[in-house]
Amino acid sequence: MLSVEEALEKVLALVATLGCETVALRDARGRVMAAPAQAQLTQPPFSASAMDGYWIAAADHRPGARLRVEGEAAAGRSYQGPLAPGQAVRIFTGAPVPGPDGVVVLQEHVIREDDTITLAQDLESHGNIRPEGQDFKRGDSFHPKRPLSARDLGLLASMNVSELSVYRRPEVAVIATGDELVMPGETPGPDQIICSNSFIVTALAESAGARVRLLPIARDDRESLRAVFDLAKGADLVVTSGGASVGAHDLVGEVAGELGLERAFWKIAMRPGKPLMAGKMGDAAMLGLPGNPVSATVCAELFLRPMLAKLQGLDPAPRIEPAELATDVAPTGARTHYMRATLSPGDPLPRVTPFAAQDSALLGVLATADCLLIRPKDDVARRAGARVNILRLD
Ligand SMILES: Nc1nc2c(c(=O)[nH]1)N[C@H]1C(S)=C(S)[C@@H](COP(=O)(O)OP(=O)(O)OC[C@H]3O[C@@H](n4cnc5c(N)ncnc54)[C@H](O)[C@@H]3O)O[C@H]1N2
Ligand code: MOO
Repeated sequence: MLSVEEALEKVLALVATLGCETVALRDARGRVMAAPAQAQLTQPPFSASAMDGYWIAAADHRPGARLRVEGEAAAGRSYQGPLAPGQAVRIFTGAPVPGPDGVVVLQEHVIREDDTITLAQDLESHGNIRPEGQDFKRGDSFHPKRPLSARDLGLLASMNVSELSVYRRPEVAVIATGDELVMPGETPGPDQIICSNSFIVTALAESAGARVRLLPIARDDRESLRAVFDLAKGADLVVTSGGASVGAHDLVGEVAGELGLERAFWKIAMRPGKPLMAGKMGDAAMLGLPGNPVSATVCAELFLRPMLAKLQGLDPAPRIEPAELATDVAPTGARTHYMRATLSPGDPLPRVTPFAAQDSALLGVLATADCLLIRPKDDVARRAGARVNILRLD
């Protein structure tokens, strides 16, 4: 059976980075920039006061000095007049300073009487001035290789960048399959359960930047599967869940094949997630997740997330981190085991404790887990304290 690493290589080969589009800054959160942005101005564009107080020439900055207040500078309104030695300007935070070689003395550090100020005996060494260009200069370039954060948008706004070239958002069609499934809010029949996988996959894909087409549940028959696959047309990626195994009602692979699926693989050496299927259906990539909710989730974390990253021009490598085992663990079998686990603080590494219950239907355990503990296939028993790898869950 294919290893997880080989399978990841194959699913990534099914997708190519999407084209670009221009979006307004207001709509750019979470998008990935396709080209660097250049600062349209220098920031601050002028040397500005960092405090409310009095601007004075550096030569007048002496304990007990007495100066005459000539005028005022506020944010958006600079002081225009000439200034002679011994003269001060009332200044507020953000205002352009009236000249070079000056300092701003905090208003708390002067005594003011009419138009005269007297400086305190203990003077700060700090000039309280933000020099022109301290933050960035016109023409400086900014190109974070990550989904844009609130802070990135703040920087781009202050660079006066109002539109950005970003990668197109991947369009993902999500299909749950199974006669036993009904949607949340419906009343299940005696043999039915509620569909959870579509909500896991949709949320995960949207959080990874995709636009999701949540399609109706396909029943375990050819006509229904064909009809729902038809609704997926035009998507960049079609993600099914269920019907991937070897049972008489597991028809996803068969029907997808009839509809032109060129299968890249089916079944991998992974626990949970063995029956994972992937391939190409026309221009779209297809990822057939197993039906067990934990299997679907683990496969989505390990394969769907990297595919969405590559589609948006991001590094697709899963963020695997080291940790230390908090308990002894048993040997593994022929599949890499992604155990649901919790993390606790540790020094230098966080400590990881797998749950005793690892059945791939347990959504309660999955929701409480912080991470997946990655146990290599055919691994020996490990003692508490051993160094292991983990993949954090959101
Ligand atoms: N004889 C064998 N049986 C099974 C094997 C095998 O190798 N030989 N593999 C097992 C493994 S491992 C997995 S994983 C499952 C996966 O099977 P399918 O992908 O065909 O999934 P289903 O049979 O359709 O469903 C499995 C399970 O999950 C529930 N399910 C399905 N869809 C949803 C959904 N959208 N939301 C919530 N729950 C869902 C479904 O009701 C079943 O209980 O096969 C094993 N069998
Ligand atoms: O591989 Mo299945 O995904 O064990 O539950």
